[in-house]
Amino acid sequence: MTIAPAQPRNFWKGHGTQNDFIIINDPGVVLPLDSGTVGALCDRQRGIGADGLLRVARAGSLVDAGVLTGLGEGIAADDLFMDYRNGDGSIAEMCGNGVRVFAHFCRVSGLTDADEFVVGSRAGARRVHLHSVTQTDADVSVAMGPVRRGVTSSAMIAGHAYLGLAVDVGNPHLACVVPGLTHSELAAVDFTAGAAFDTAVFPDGVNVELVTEPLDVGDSLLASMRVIERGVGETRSCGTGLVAAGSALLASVQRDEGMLRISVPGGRVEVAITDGGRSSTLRGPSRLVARGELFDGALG
Ligand SMILES: N[C@@H](CCC[C@H](N)C(=O)O)C(=O)O
Repeated sequence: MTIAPAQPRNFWKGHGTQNDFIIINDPGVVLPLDSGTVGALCDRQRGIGADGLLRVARAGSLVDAGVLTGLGEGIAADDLFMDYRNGDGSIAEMCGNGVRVFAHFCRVSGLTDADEFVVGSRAGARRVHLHSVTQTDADVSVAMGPVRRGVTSSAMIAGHAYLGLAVDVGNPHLACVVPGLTHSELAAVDFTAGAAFDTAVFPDGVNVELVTEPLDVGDSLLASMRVIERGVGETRSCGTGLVAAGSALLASVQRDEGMLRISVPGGRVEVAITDGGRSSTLRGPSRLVARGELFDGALG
């Protein structure tokens, strides 16, 4: 790949609970984000290395460039839009950890001076609120929208079938709350071969979460989760997956709404599912760790 001088060269790197992203501000929407380029940039041997890539541009500019076919509900042309790509170069509708890192980047790089604003995504408008922010660290809440429960389905992981609930958070999930699974048993499950799932239920692929049973501590439910992401493999956290897991955890105790604190290998977040699942909030950290420059011909 050649980065021509007219194209953006600067990138930032950040993560949300160790789900890590390359961030590229591309206001003119000139960077060729074909899957080969994104895959090379996210590759941990050949490239910078990341679970995904966040292109930053105004929604209207992405429409003008033909990257988006329309603005999407609740999104204005001037809104900042998270053009999200998985590490394999595929496009996903939404990324819950990514949107916190995206908001943090927009705030510290001066693209906005607001602590509350709308971020556009392919799943729709997502309002973000930065509770605290420094150059490197932020504490961010995201209104994640409705959480839609679907059918029961199963996934095979390391030769074992796990039963779960299909949950749509703008992107597809199969959240498997596993009766009796301890935190250390969850940590020991071999995720290296990925998950096999029912393609009739998930024709566009799915993110699969394994979750321990909830522990009710009064004000919230506690649990642990691991995830195999569509388009990436195992990641150390998945924000949309945490909201999907929250819904499945509540379903496992016959509830439609509530507060949850869920641990993942990369940290812990808070999830609130409200109004019977018609709205949800994800709160967690963002950390920006580096910025750098792409060299001509360095990738590929
Ligand atoms: N890591 C993300 C989810 C990214 C998209 C996902 N892999 C998909 O293809 O749906 C998150 O934090 O939500």
